[in-house]
Amino acid sequence: MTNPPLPFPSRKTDAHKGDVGRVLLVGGSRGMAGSISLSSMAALHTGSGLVSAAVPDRCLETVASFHPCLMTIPLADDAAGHFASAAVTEIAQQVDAYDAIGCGPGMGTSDAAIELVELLLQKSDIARVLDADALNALSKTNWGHRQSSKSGPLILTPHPGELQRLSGVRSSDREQQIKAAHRLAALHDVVVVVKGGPTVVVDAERKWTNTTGNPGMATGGSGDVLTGVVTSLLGQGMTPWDASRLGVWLHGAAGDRAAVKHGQAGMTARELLDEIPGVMAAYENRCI
Ligand SMILES: NC(=O)C1=CN([C@@H]2O[C@H](COP(=O)(O)OP(=O)(O)OC[C@H]3O[C@@H](n4cnc5c(N)ncnc54)[C@H](OP(=O)(O)O)[C@@H]3O)[C@@H](O)[C@H]2O)[C@@H](O)CC1
Ligand SMILES: Nc1ncnc2c1ncn2[C@@H]1O[C@H](COP(=O)(O)OP(=O)(O)O)[C@@H](O)[C@H]1O
Ligand SMILES: [Mg+2]
Repeated sequence: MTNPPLPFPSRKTDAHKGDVGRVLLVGGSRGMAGSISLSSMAALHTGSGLVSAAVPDRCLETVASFHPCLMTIPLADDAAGHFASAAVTEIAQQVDAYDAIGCGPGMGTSDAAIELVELLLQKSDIARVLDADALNALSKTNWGHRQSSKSGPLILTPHPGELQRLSGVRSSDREQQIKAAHRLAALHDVVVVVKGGPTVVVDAERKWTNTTGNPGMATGGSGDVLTGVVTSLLGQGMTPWDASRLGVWLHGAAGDRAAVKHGQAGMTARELLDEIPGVMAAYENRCI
């Protein structure tokens, strides 16, 4: 396996849980409680000291039952089990308490989801990751064509289908998609993780290509795990550029270990998640 592109964050001898990142994952809906649970568990296993999941009220017990170390925040939901508009006011009062926020997996693209994403876009002093339905919600706004802006620390993690919705460039045209990602990165001063085999991380000028990962990761939920990994690294104080590269490398390396143990066809996002600690332990306190 190749070495990580940079060292993992180290902990001071007297570190307490508040020093290593309070992170919040926002998403989920009835029928998609697993997605935000995978993101939240990934954040726990990547080293965040405190992880909370803000989910539609009716999903709370399901999400909470996945991991005893996870805290859950119930938000207002509608009859279909998606966020209702009151959820936006509820979460607005809480977001400032976190070092990093990941949003989108399983969330749907209701009007409330769009409002929630608009709220997070304005929170330029908090490090944020937008994935899945947060990106699909963004595609329903004119964000990709707005005046250029300084977004603060913000990472987008689209798969090619999501990037097509955001940019209009076909998912089959990898080269033009990466150019579109550079354009979005330059317009709003963000980092874009263009997922795939291999994943490419871009900002306005730079491009980094990942060296880990395998087609066994083409299984529902692997991207949700990445959201939690990158959010966790952001919450531990890394810059968006570094958190994206290290997170993508770690996620692929965990996928590679899962494929060795379970085979590419047999592995799921759950096994990928389970391999994250082993990869990190192998590099703990090692100078690269
Ligand atoms: N356990 C759970 O709760 C899970 C919940 N999940 C949640 O489900 C929600 C929907 O998310 P999603 O990604 O499944 O669907 P969507 O956004 O419609 O994208 C698919 C479209 O994009 C296209 N496409 C082209 N290239 C592609 C590529 N390389 N990789 C992927 N797609 C590619 C693709 O083309 P096609 O396959 O038709 O060729 C198709 O048109 C979201 O909230 C997510 O978080 C999932 O995370 C799974 C586990
Ligand atoms: N063939 C592949 N080679 C390497 N990585 C892959 C491959 N297929 C998928 N992946 C990785 O798996 C993840 C899939 O993300 P995504 O499509 O958002 O999944 P989901 O939404 O189901 O969680 C991405 O990180 C992507 O890079
Ligand atoms: Mg996804």
